[in-house]
Amino acid sequence: MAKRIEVKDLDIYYDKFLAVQGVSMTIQPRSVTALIGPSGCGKSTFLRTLNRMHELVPNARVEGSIVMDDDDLYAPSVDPVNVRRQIGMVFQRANPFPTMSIYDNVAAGLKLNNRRLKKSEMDDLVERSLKSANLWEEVKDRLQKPGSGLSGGQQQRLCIARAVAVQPEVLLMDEPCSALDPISTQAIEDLMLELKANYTIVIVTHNMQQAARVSDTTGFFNLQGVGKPGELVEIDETTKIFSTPSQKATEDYISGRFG
Ligand SMILES: Nc1ncnc2c1ncn2[C@@H]1O[C@H](COP(=O)(O)OP(=O)(O)OP(=O)(O)O)[C@@H](O)[C@H]1O
Repeated sequence: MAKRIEVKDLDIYYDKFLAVQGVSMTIQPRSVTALIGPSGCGKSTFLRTLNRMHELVPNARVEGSIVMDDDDLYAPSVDPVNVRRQIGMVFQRANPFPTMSIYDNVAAGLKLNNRRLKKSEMDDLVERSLKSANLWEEVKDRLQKPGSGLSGGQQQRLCIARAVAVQPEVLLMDEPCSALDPISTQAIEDLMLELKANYTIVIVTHNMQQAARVSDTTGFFNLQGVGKPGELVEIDETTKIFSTPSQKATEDYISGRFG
């Protein structure tokens, strides 16, 4: 578990539109990497290339390479479905399967991956996943109730439990707290700090305080200009980015002068 990702010279297209250009970065295991930057600069697009979800958009493609430990994620022999199993994703809006029970929501990922488990094994795994998402105590007496009956923050933790259940190596989170109140946000942030002991975590966030609180490394994306592609301006230790960034554009952004 917890793998290192090496991105090299990545260009990301939607059909003929070059959305993001020339990204190179190393994402360290057992750490949280935050991606920040103004709207439309390609943070979410970049995030989705890390588990090959970008290709689900018709005619979307990448050039360049993404290697996880020694595996080239874009090698012709690689099945994108398998990449998505190893690199889980949590979205902005919690999206539990609405008619499914809490239990089945967590078990769903495993069933989709065709893992056949005995009932007792499945029970154990559901419990472990809910525990690692800090949700077990709140739901253990109502596992058969619908997931949609939980609060927004609980639903987001349910989605994290579902992502964790398939034992991925990496967790991608696209603004996981943007629809949550401050208390639920804090629960998710605490959870990220716990999960990074076992996972590589990459989070897109608009909230710079959040990036400063939860991440070890921060990457700042920006547009190269109006109508131009997005780019990675710099990536460094979070404390450095928020105190003495090396690029003026980063300093302007974090000090609120634009974006
Ligand atoms: N499905 C799509 N088809 C075509 N273009 C897209 C698609 N999704 C995003 N784009 C374009 O790619 C660029 C980057 O968008 P993206 O959503 O990745 O930016 P972002 O930095 O995550 O923005 P935000 O912070 O507002 O979520 C934008 O110009 C956007 O319009």
